[in-house]
Amino acid sequence: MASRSDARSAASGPGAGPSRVEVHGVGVHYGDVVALRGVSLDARPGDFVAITGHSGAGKTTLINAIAGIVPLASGEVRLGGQGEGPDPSSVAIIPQGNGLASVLTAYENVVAPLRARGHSPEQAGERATDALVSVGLGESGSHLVEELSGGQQQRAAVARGLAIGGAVLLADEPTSELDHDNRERILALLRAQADAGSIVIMTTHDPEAAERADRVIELDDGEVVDH
Ligand SMILES: Nc1ncnc2c1ncn2[C@@H]1O[C@H](COP(=O)(O)OP(=O)(O)OP(=O)(O)O)[C@@H](O)[C@H]1O
Repeated sequence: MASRSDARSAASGPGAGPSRVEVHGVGVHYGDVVALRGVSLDARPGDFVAITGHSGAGKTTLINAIAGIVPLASGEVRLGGQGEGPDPSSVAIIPQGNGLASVLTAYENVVAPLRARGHSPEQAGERATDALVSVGLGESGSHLVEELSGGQQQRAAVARGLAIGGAVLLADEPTSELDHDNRERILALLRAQADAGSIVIMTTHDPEAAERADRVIELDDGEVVDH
């Protein structure tokens, strides 16, 4: 079995991924609303980090700042010391509200980003099937997303993020719709992804889910709470 240090040095996805996520003094504003102020965090391969905080504290904004999909008012996000901002192909995001195309099947939703990242149809199909089976949707992959329950849709979104196998996996409330057993299943998969060498950053309202991470960063009104 690979040791944690082996996992930390392993490439975890197609292409070279970042070896580190560094967030330095990040501020994000939406007009007059200051969503993040001076937020910093540092994560390395093998890290499973939970971001907690009350509704509106800035959790989703931090995920989106790391993903490079909201402009920064101050500070910087560096992936692997590139200094040029995130390499989109190395970052997978499981967005709040799942982000799936409802008129495609679960399988098609999982395959699409794999094809976009250069996997062959066969590779993409295998990875998608494996990921759907891992989240307990082996039988439901051929169903349209709109035919799935909220919890099944959430698990399909997790499968899509896991299948990418990127160096960084950003998961925004990935267990919010799940029953106990499915929550445990998904948390174990996220843990395994980190142990395989990815950096996994998850937001959650659920203290029990946060406990499963290596490190918890609590936000309050856009700032990291010091404990
Ligand atoms: N597009 C936007 N335009 C204006 N304000 C926004 C926008 N998105 C978020 N905000 C505000 O930014 C702050 C942080 O929001 P964010 O969604 O990051 O919080 P959160 O901690 O993820 O909340 P929740 O747990 O409810 O998802 C809140 O005050 C929110 O109202």
